[in-house]
Amino acid sequence: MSALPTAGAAAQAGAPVALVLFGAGVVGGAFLDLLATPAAAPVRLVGLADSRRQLTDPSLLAARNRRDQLRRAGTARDDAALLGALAASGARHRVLVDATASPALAARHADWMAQGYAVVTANKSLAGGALPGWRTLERALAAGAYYGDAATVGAGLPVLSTLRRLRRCGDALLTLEGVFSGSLSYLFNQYDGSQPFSALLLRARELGYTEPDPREDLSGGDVARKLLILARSAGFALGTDEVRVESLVPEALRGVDLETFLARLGELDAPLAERHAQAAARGHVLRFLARLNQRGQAHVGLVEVSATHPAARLFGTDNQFALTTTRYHTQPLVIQGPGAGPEVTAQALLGDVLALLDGSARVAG
Ligand SMILES: NC(=O)C1=CN([C@@H]2O[C@H](COP(=O)(O)OP(=O)(O)OC[C@H]3O[C@@H](n4cnc5c(N)ncnc54)[C@H](OP(=O)(O)O)[C@@H]3O)[C@@H](O)[C@H]2O)C=CC1
Ligand SMILES: N[C@@H](CC=O)C(=O)O
Repeated sequence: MSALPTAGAAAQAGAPVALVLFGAGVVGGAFLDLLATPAAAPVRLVGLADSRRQLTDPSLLAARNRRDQLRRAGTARDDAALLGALAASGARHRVLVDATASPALAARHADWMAQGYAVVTANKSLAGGALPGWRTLERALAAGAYYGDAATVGAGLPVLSTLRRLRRCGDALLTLEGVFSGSLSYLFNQYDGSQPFSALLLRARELGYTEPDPREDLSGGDVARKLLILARSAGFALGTDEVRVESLVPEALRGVDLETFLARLGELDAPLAERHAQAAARGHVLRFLARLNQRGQAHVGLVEVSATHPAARLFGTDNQFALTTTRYHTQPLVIQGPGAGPEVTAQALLGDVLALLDGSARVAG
């Protein structure tokens, strides 16, 4: 494996953006690949961490095989050293990018912003978790902090940005409905009973569409987090207990460790084959929908829809967000497109990092 520096390494010394990346998995790995492209020339990586190791040595971080370097030469995790590398960078914008699913790390976002760092995240645990966490985020934003969250909903589809733009114009969300999970979309767009559901799930996992633990997808938990992020961003201050969630994970597989769950995946097959057959007998298909009504009631679960329903006409990992607002009330405003996958998610992160250069973002310090 090569430890040669990336082509732009020298030019990056004076880069206006310094960045620490948490998470070197599916999304973090794709983000590292993007950092080696010309689009990321203004960005300098000064720290990289997974759950156990970290790198701050510039020569190792400049290598093409940074993930291997992390595995081989990484030192023990020490957040202070990572923040120290950012502080010492001298860069105008100092950014922490969270490409993990760790609630503990997300709980630190507000603290980082209070210290003047920008935060860019694919991790939904703060904005889509317990309401007090959302409140800390609101306070940080009110104080002028920068929080790049495009990757948290629709893997970067312009959903949150559209919602915020509408609100700024005085529009208000009335109802929201759609398919908010790329992995569940992929699964139910493909599933026709001819092959086991568990085989499709393994494929979705290989393709990088699922959460680190796919039960987060199957349980509706990941969709509920996205629904909460959207609802809260629209002004509905919902608690996690206010979303009714229907889980697809059999009771017996909920408490077991990930390895055991994966070994027993076949237990998903019979119940889903039965649901599929019942729907098909009525000429319907199954879709995992999220819904928020005008009274702020939120529901996430598997629904039978007719073949003419908009959600029945999705492909691949398509997400679909239908927003009915005070001004889009005759027909909803619909945003649709791929809603999972390493490349699009990494691009959403990079887009939020580069947006710091647009001028309106707060400068670190
Ligand atoms: N896949 C997709 O399409 C999308 C994913 N996302 C979000 O992206 C995030 C990452 O997903 P994905 O890349 O698939 O997950 P992976 O499991 O592939 O990677 C997670 C990474 O996070 C690291 N990690 C875990 N805890 C910590 C910690 N405390 N400090 C530093 N690093 C840590 C892991 O390290 P280790 O290996 O040591 O455990 C691993 O490198 C999730 O929040 C997911 O919801 C968002 C939109 C789309
Ligand atoms: N696991 C998620 C990935 C994006 O958030 C999904 O399937 O949508």
